[in-house]
Amino acid sequence: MRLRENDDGGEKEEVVENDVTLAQNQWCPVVNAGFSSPKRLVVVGYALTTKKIKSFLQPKLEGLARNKGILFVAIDHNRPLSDQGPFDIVLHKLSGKEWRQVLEDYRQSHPEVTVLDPPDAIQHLRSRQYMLQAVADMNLCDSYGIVDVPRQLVIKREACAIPELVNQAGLTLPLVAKPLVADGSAKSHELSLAYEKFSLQKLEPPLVLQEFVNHGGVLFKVYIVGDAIKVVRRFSLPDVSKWELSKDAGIYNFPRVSCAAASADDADLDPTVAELPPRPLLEKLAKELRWRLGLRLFNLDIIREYGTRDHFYVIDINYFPGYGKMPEYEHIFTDFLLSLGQGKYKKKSG
Ligand SMILES: O=P(O)(O)O[C@@H]1[C@@H](OP(=O)(O)O)[C@H](OP(=O)(O)O)[C@H](O)[C@H](OP(=O)(O)O)[C@H]1OP(=O)(O)O
Ligand SMILES: Nc1ncnc2c1ncn2[C@@H]1O[C@H](COP(=O)(O)OP(=O)(O)O)[C@@H](O)[C@H]1O
Ligand SMILES: [Mg+2]
Ligand SMILES: [Mg+2]
Repeated sequence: MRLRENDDGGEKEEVVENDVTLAQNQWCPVVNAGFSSPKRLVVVGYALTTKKIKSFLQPKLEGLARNKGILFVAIDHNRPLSDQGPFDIVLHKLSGKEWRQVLEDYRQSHPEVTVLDPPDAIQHLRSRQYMLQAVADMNLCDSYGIVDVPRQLVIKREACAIPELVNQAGLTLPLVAKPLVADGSAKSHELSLAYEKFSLQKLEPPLVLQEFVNHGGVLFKVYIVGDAIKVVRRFSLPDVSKWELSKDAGIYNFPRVSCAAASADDADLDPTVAELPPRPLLEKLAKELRWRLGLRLFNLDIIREYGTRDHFYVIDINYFPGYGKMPEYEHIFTDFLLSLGQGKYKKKSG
């Protein structure tokens, strides 16, 4: 194992190395409804951090995958990617310009391999300035509800200009300040809630100032794996009352809210707050975003504006999120990988 520095120099992440070379077109006996029939293996090369391997590649997933004829193989960063495999699918979540280039070159030279997902498409989610643009462009509004994004302002430099810029943009307090870059570092998850605009001068740009939307303290995590969608409830930041807003002049820092937040699925909640967003609305949103973002593995943080039944806001989009917390992810993910692998095989032989 060794450490690899990411784009911004500071953060380091662990890269797991393994030395596995596969024979061409491996076949394996797959146990299927009591019969043992030879099927071609779907080989998935993975390049993930140690943290991600632990949370995602759990024994249950690997076991189920093996039964379905899917083999996970760690990518060795000391050897050219083209010398490894052959892979049907490359699953990855590592940062760094160098790694992105390796993947891009590999995609060009191996169009037969599905790279989940394309580095350029992932890169788009790295900036909170552009992350929600696709949702805003969709203007989704139908009989099931409205899907919006909060109004926001990008501050690239000079924190002292913030009060004036907030005035000009006509943003309403309170505001959530989020680091502009969402690169997975601990710092990129350090957010602040400001009750008045002058306190924002203390923060360090580049950042995004986003209107805080009261939502009853519950957030919906919408996990997407190809065509599959799963929604879970999480506790979120509490609402801010007008009284609090008029009394409080401070700014509050909160590190990594959603990760630390407990599941709210079994909590005794106000039903108007807890009701999941309508399935048809989520289906439409997910389908359109898969296409607009060019991604198949992501999740959305969605909130419902307090006091409304059907006014939703997307506040965050994450590439290859913590699927280990998604119910039944083992089945959903293996079915997805299988459909990709078999689809490719069918195309070749058809
Ligand atoms: O650590 P986990 O398992 O909670 O997953 C994180 C996600 O949590 P979630 O599934 O949304 O609750 C997390 O989602 P949030 O941004 O916290 O909403 C991110 O996707 C995070 O990746 P990164 O740090 O932004 O690169 C994810 O971190 P990585 O596992 O990709 O490092
Ligand atoms: N505009 C907003 N209105 C209300 N709550 C918000 C808003 N933006 C963020 N939050 C709260 O802050 C948390 C973290 O913000 P998010 O944008 O998801 O950052 P991260 O990428 O670190 O998860 C959310 O899960 C939610 O609880
Ligand atoms: Mg989030
Ligand atoms: Mg995020």
